[in-house]
Amino acid sequence: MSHTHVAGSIHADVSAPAPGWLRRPDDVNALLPQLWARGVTRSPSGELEVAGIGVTRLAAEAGTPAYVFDEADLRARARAFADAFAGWQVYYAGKSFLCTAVARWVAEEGLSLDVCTGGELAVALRAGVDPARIGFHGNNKSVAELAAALDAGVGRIVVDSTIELERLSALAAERGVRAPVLIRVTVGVEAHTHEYIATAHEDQKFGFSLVTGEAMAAVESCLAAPGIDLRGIHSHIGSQIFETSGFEIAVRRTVGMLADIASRTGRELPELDLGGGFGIAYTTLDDPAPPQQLADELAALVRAECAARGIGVPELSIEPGRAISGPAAFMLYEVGTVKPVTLSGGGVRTYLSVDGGMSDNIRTALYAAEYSATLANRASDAPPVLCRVVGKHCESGDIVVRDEFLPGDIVPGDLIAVPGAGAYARSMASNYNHVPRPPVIAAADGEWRTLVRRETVDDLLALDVG
Ligand SMILES: Cc1ncc(COP(=O)(O)O)c(C=O)c1O
Ligand SMILES: N[C@@H](CCCC[NH3+])C(=O)O
Repeated sequence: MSHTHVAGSIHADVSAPAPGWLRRPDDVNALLPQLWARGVTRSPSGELEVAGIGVTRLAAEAGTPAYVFDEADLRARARAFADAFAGWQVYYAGKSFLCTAVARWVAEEGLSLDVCTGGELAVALRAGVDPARIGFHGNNKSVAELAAALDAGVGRIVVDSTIELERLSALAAERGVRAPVLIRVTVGVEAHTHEYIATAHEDQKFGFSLVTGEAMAAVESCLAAPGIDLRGIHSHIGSQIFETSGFEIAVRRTVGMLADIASRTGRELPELDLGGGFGIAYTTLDDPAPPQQLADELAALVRAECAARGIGVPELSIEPGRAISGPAAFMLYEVGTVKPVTLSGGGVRTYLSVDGGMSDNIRTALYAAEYSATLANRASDAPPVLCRVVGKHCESGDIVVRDEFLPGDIVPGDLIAVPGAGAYARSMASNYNHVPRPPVIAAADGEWRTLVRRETVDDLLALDVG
């Protein structure tokens, strides 16, 4: 498709056709509740606020771009999972976003913590999280990482390969301990999500296949290994999932496996983890289930399956990440340029370039993820036009929000907020094009503070020692 640039103002009536799912909003200033942290509102003057603080002040004091968390919202989401899944262990998946403060918040709200590298483990320990409440994941944990996990006394290690089992058993035996282990199994589910974030189908790197018998062989290796205390099995079918059908199959197959283990060995393994993956709203299309509904459905599935297979209900756990951290933060950007681009197929798409992009949120480029955006520093009564919010990187795929209707009077210096930026944005951020990573700030009760400071060019230069 060839594009030509036209100078001048934006005309609402010449927008390119929007994708079928995107509706032109009746009120372009309205905030859809499921997209935003609960402390985010528009002030009477039309400015976006979080926990009572206007974004203009945040931009002036913290700079842009910035990840802006609503502390009370993140805590409430963590607490809602803890309450709904009472009697289960709820491990917050730190890969979605982890820093010392957030590790503390989720622990204070009653959650355990899932880490998947030595780096995440270090943050958890620095935050003072009880090691017994830490679970350690990863498909290629190094010997040093396994040793660090054992030395810290983590509550469980989720093992992903035979080589890891051998390493872990040897390390534990050297220390005179037995490592508490879950076996990660893949249940053969094609989860309805992007290929790169589905994790239970056959041809991918995670886990032991339950379908081919590799999982049962791993169980037998564990039972024979002197340094391994096999506690149970673990399944994670993928991420950003809305349908329960994938979980149904996962429950049926994992409980079936526990029953098979019991009949082969005479031992009922005490633990079953069903992973994370609960979807959140990024656009008006997404309609996530509340934690209580997830808890009721999963508990009923497990109970029914255990009864059918004649085993007791094991100790259950889950690992939600995105559903806790995702909606709790928005990304705050400043608009640098506004470029209406005339499409040869007809209409104009307005490109709003912001002061960040794929280095602070790779999800749009990596998974074709959809996001929403709003004009944040003011309300506007200009007619909405179809916009694409893009970054400042040297890539045409450097897109933050592929399609959104935004007011047609946006100018450089305006602020744009993108909700759903709490998960897998800062945690997957890079320094592409030597762009320093933005800070993570948190607002609570009319005050804000920095959780993770902004990187500086000096930080980047300091690494360059050649
Ligand atoms: C093993 C495991 N547990 C939990 C999660 C958390 O997933 P989500 O953030 O979608 O809840 C992931 C990431 O997909 C994962 O790989
Ligand atoms: N990083 C992914 C989720 C996969 C996480 C780990 N299994 C995302 O942004 O959606």
